[in-house]
Amino acid sequence: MEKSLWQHIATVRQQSPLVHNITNFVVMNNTANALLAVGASPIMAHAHSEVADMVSIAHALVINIGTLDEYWVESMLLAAATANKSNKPWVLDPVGAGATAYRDEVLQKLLAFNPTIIRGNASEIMALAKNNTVTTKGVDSTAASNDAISSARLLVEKYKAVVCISGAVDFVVDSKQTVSITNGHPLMTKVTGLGCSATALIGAFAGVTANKTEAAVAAMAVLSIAGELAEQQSKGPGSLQLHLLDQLYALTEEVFNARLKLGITA
Ligand SMILES: Nc1ncnc2c1ncn2[C@@H]1O[C@H](COP(=O)(O)OP(=O)(O)OP(=O)(O)O)[C@@H](O)[C@H]1O
Ligand SMILES: Cc1ncsc1CCO
Ligand SMILES: [Mg+2]
Repeated sequence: MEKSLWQHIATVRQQSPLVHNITNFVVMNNTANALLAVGASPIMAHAHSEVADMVSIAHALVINIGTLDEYWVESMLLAAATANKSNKPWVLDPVGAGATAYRDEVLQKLLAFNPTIIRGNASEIMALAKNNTVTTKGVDSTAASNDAISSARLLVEKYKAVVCISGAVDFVVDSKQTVSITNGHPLMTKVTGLGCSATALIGAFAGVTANKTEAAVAAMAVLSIAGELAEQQSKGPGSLQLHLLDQLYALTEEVFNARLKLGITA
């Protein structure tokens, strides 16, 4: 796997996949910029009259429930149904899962359309798997990512999806293996929506890569490595956000492979 990750990054830059996002108001701008910086082509669209058409021309769909409301939820269900019917890869970001009954109800409806990949922080993945030992605090995790591995395995089994848990260590779980990526920097949690950017990047990689586990690993690795490099140039969250886009754009194969801290267990 380690050898093919840079190839996926090169493919995204070369093919510039169209990534259709139905995402939240907070992160629309930074996720579009993150997608552009890795070489993908973002489009944000949620009108009921166009979502099905948009899904059919996109290489991948990303659904993020961060600032959900009744109109947008219908858009998400229409888009997910279209992706499911046409075998288009789609990625679910269950922002704030477990925080409110409405979020959980909407997530159950979305899960029925079998997301290809699910990416959340530990609290969100545990809530999605109905692990009631976790307390949730809005959009930030109250648990460590390794606490959510058994929950991720349950979701993999139940929905036949690849599941990614982000945090100090990122984990990508499928039916055969658990891959860990130990890159990134804690300052990344002080910029809103870097998890949402991770999910959007997973969409870009899933749009050009048949192996969806590798797509998720490549996306988490590129974001985390760009994040740790950006931190070295930053005085705080404001400049981190700025430098992160530059690092995503300028990352080279040599630096990527030298920094990558990957672990694979059966
Ligand atoms: N303590 C940490 N050390 C290193 N990297 C981290 C740490 N916490 C988060 N990251 C990195 O930050 C990125 C975003 O993950 P995070 O788990 O913070 O997402 P999130 O909680 O869903 O965020 P948001 O909801 O704001 O989008 C990931 O690439 C992850 O590797
Ligand atoms: C802060 C916030 N609130 C809803 S979505 C979002 C962005 C990070 O998930
Ligand atoms: Mg999140």
